[in-house]
Amino acid sequence: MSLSVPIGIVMALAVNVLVCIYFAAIAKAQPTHRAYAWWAVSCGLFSAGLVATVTAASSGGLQFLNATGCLLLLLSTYGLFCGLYHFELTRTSARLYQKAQSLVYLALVAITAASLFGPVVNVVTSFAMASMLLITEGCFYHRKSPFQSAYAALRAVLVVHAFILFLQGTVLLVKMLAGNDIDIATLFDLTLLTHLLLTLVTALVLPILHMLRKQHQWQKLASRDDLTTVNTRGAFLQKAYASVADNNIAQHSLLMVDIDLFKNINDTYGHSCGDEVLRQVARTLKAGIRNTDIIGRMGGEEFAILMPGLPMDKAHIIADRLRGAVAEADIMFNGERVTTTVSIGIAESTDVLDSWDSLFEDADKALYSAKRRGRNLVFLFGDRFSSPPVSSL
Ligand SMILES: Nc1nc2c(ncn2[C@@H]2O[C@H](COP(=O)(O)OP(=O)(O)OP(=O)(O)O)[C@@H](O)[C@H]2O)c(=O)[nH]1
Repeated sequence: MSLSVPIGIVMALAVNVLVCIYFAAIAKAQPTHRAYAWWAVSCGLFSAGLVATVTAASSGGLQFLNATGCLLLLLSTYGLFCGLYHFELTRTSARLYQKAQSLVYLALVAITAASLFGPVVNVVTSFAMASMLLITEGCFYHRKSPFQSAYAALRAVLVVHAFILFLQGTVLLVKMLAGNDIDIATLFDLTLLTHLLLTLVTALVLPILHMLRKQHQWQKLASRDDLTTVNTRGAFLQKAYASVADNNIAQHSLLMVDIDLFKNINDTYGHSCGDEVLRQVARTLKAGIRNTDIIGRMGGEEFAILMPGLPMDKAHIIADRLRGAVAEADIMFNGERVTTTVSIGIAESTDVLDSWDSLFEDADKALYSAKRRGRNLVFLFGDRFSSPPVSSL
């Protein structure tokens, strides 16, 4: 079923004016976020461009008005791009910014020149708008993002609208070259409809995406220890609880890692050196474990590492490797080489019903034994003596 052109136009105009006001209100409330101002401008330009081109067409080809409308429509897609560029601000969008700028200059010249030759201006405008939308779509290319589906929806709408615009340009070109009387009312309806969809999706999805992204960034900041960049105690416990409660993971090993005589490092070399030692030890620990292991700074100079699916004898081998790596690491501070060691206690949980507290306490007891027996040692919970790991992985 085809919409009649006037209804489509009235709907497109009404929606764009409303969305323009909506984005302008958000832009006023969030002046630092320039994307909303650009989108408000884009909707405003589209409305003005639509009025101009439709008025020119219905009054029998006012060329100047039609060309002005075409320029406004093109600028509205550039406004959409600029908004999304400010919204994303990635390396990819920065690269695309140059392309979008070149395209807009080129298209402005081409549309102005084409306006001297009658209907060809509409062909040039359709192609230029479609190209701008395809450049815009590139801004949303993310290989890894927690909001993958929202980005995919936006990209799909942009591509569909670009495709319809290309089709419209091609049909207009054929109509012009062949000189025949193809009825493009349905295609025009389709263009308006896909633009309407784009406007609505932009208005609905982008502010929500913006809010979710902010929330995600705050959560990330709150869950990461400033100094060492590993999980904070709270984030570690949250992830560890979830892993221990997972019925699919048969066992867990928990390593409690504590830097030996750390107070001496602070006292001898100063607090900044102590901080550097903490950073370096965290880096060494992180480098020596798998991605599926969970590491956190529990406070001061103590770290915890949860190894899902790993029995204690295997965890022992890794722990001993970590201990050796820390002891051998060169930590340079103000041109001086600082050395440090860690003591490690390990406990194992094989039953989902084992309480997390007892796993934690057991690993802590093993760590205490390692400290008491001379430091730079790995102790398993339940062992009275530290022993080297028995097998290799
Ligand atoms: N530089 C620095 N020092 C910290 C930080 N957090 C805690 N400390 C210091 O870490 C030291 C811990 O000292 P202790 O608890 O006595 O332990 P230790 O000297 O490592 O001795 P053992 O654990 O028995 O080997 C204290 O002096 C704290 O001030 C930090 O973020 N940066």
